[in-house]
Amino acid sequence: AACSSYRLRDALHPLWQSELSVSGGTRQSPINIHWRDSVYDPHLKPLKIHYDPATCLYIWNNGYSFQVEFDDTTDKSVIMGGPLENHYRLKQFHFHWGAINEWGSEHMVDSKVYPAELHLVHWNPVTSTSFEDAIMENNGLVVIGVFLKLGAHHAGLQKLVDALPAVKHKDAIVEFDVFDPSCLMPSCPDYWTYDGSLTTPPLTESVTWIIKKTPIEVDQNQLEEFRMLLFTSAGEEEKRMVDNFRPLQPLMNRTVRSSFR
Ligand SMILES: CNS(=O)(=O)c1c(F)c(F)c(SCCN)c(F)c1F
Ligand SMILES: [Zn+2]
Repeated sequence: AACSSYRLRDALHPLWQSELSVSGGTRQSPINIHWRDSVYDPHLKPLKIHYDPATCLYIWNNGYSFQVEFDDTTDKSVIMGGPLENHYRLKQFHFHWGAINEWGSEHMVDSKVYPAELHLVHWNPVTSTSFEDAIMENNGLVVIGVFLKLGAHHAGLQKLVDALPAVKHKDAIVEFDVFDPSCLMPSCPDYWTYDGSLTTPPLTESVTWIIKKTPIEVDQNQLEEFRMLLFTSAGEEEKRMVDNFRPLQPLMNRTVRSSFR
């Protein structure tokens, strides 16, 4: 109950005050995935991921999360297979997290909340000419969601965590080269997939979601480093960057498919 009331309180967060629900939205994200309502689809292929670490460009604080941007001018870092009809280019990844370990993820599984959620954002270069266009296209984007749970130290994540003090304030940016985000993927291939939206403005209904079933483990210090970031710019009164997740949205007329029995 605390969690749901918290999520309601969270919905009044300035970022979404006016965005509580997109008028007429029929496929909004995030959602609570009811495991036993998901439908196994034997036609779903294994997800194929080919990221080139050399396409990693920089990390920046966009005032809402920290984001790692990639060179998306070629097909060097792409995903394909899974529910996808063609390949999609990696554009950026970012995270959503809570002030404490009891909440932070955007999606839930049978109402279980994780302390954080990783989003790897990809766009369709076959149907769109740019990422900005793809955001407005039906199924222009694919976002892979990976849950983070409290546990062992994540060595791959630490390189990212060590760079966070350099992007403490909104609009800070730091070069970040040679990082392979596939080190943030769980080894288990199982996922759910459903049609949804961005969870930040413009909240467009252009996302094919692929939510990995198995979380990755990170340790307390690594989560605390996320919570040391600021929503605010240098010189402004400091507001810690925490609870940057959107409240749950209604499933409406959607089915969540699973790649596993
Ligand atoms: C999937 N997570 S998200 O929060 O909805 C999200 C962002 F946070 C983003 F920053 C971008 S980049 C373009 C818009 N600002 C995005 F495409 C996106 F989908
Ligand atoms: Zn996100």
